Amino acid sequence: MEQPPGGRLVSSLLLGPRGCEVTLEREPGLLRWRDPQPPRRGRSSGGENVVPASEIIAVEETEIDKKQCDSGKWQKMSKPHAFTESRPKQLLVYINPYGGKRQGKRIYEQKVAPLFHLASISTDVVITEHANHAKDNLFEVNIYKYDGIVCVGGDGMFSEVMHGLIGRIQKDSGIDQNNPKTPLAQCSIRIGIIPAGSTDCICYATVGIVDPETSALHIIVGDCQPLDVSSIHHNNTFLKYSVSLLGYGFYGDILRDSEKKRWMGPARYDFSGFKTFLSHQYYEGTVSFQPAKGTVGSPRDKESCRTGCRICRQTKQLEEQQKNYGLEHKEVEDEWKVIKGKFLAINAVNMSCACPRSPKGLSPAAHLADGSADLILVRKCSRFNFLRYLVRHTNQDDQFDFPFVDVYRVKRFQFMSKQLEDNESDIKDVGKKRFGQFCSDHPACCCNLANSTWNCDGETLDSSAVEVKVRCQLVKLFARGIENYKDETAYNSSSNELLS
Ligand SMILES: Nc1ncnc2c1ncn2[C@@H]1O[C@H](COP(=O)(O)OP(=O)(O)OP(=O)(O)O)[C@@H](O)[C@H]1O
Ligand SMILES: CCCCCCCCCCCCC/C=C/[C@@H](O)[C@H](CO)NC(C)=O
Ligand SMILES: [Ca+2]
Repeated sequence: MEQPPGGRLVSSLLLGPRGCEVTLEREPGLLRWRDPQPPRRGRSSGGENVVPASEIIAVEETEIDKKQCDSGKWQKMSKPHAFTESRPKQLLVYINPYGGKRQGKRIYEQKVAPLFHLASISTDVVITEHANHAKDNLFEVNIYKYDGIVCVGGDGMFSEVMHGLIGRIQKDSGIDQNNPKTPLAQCSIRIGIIPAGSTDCICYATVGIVDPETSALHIIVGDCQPLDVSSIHHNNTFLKYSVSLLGYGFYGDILRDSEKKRWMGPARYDFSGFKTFLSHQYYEGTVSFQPAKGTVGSPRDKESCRTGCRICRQTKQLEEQQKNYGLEHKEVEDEWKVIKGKFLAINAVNMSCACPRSPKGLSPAAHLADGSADLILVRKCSRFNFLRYLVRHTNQDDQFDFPFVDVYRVKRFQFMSKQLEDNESDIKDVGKKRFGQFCSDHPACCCNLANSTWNCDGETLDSSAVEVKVRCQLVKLFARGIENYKDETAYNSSSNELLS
């Protein structure tokens, strides 16, 4: 390449039989070329292609290059993957062969491994043999020799890997996860998700598409997206972590029913969803929460969390300022709001929970990394109204614009079912203890109000009474959040079109 003044390298690029001029600008590091024969229709970029150098996967020398290299004009790159410092070189990969449509192994071998090879990334691959294999393994291996952990599977598989990684880091840092007030050590080793599950909500909500190659490219270029994690406790005992949906009532019941139908694959959620909708079961209990004061946004905002999100950045800055002034424990004294009621669903989401079934998600304005969760309370209403609410998960209408739906942005919350409250406060009432809690609307009808189950990122929780605390940016993903369309057209490339 020749180097004219102004930090621009100019050369010729062969695209099949045709040649064109290609330039590499040092600042801001852009590779540009014009199609020798631009398509007549399509995007109005005038045939110009622009790719940030940070998104080039690999450079390979051709025979023509070799001659120039020998003549001393070219310097061979010693590390062909070394475009930016943040790119991973060594990854630990866990594949769930039974997730989703049981395609995890094929997806990895055919779509992902060739890209990792092209980018000179070396991998250690573990095909899991049972549930919790990946989680347990993360407590045994030397995780510190890897630049990232990749999971091939669905939300449940991601959850397993995340539990392994967070648990291992806390263990190595001597931190007890049981106390919800204890600060946790952040995980600097990034997690990559290759989607091969049934819902793949975490991948969709952090990348904007469920596509294994796009996710592989985000890993290769070393993208980094911090993610809030909720820790869930009961009586000062740690239960689980959650990053997407922590749902009681409707989503808990769907999960409980669908777990028995795993053989149906992803269709189990539709079947159990329909059955749960018809059952129209509501649950009584008390929700208490501390509203998120330090965050800049609100769940009713029209703006969604996107790549480089301003709200996530500002909230993190605010948190760091508070730490510097020694105010990080102030929230312990913040007021609690208490709501008693009959609920069809109690959903706490750390992110929008957008997925192919619900492209806006359960809370369209929730943020990936703002240190807060959106707590959605759907009170007892008619079946017809609940259906209207569910349908709004799939269209552009505001799903919070119903008198029976309330949404709050929170940092901490607690839930206790009425059954448990009564058992705790009324242990002398022998009749209740012996026969269980009856429906309070119809004391004589014997419709037993059993507890629901919590759906924690697609896994069930053992306790219905929970205490939840959001941990701001506890983990990091190989992702960049959902990109705005206008940013994509500026480069005339989506992640899918990264160059090789
Ligand atoms: N080899 C295995 N055999 C059985 N279960 C496994 C194995 N490996 C992982 N698992 C478990 O399978 C569960 C579900 O996997 P996964 O999330 O990949 O698929 P899914 O449930 O179909 O998708 P989604 O979570 O997106 O709805 C995980 O919780 C994981 O613990
Ligand atoms: C009559 C139309 C009704 C359509 C209702 C569509 C609503 C779909 C919303 C799905 C949200 C999923 C949130 C994510 C949950 C995951 O954590 C979990 C594990 O993968 N998946 C499920 C289904 O529980
Ligand atoms: Ca959040």
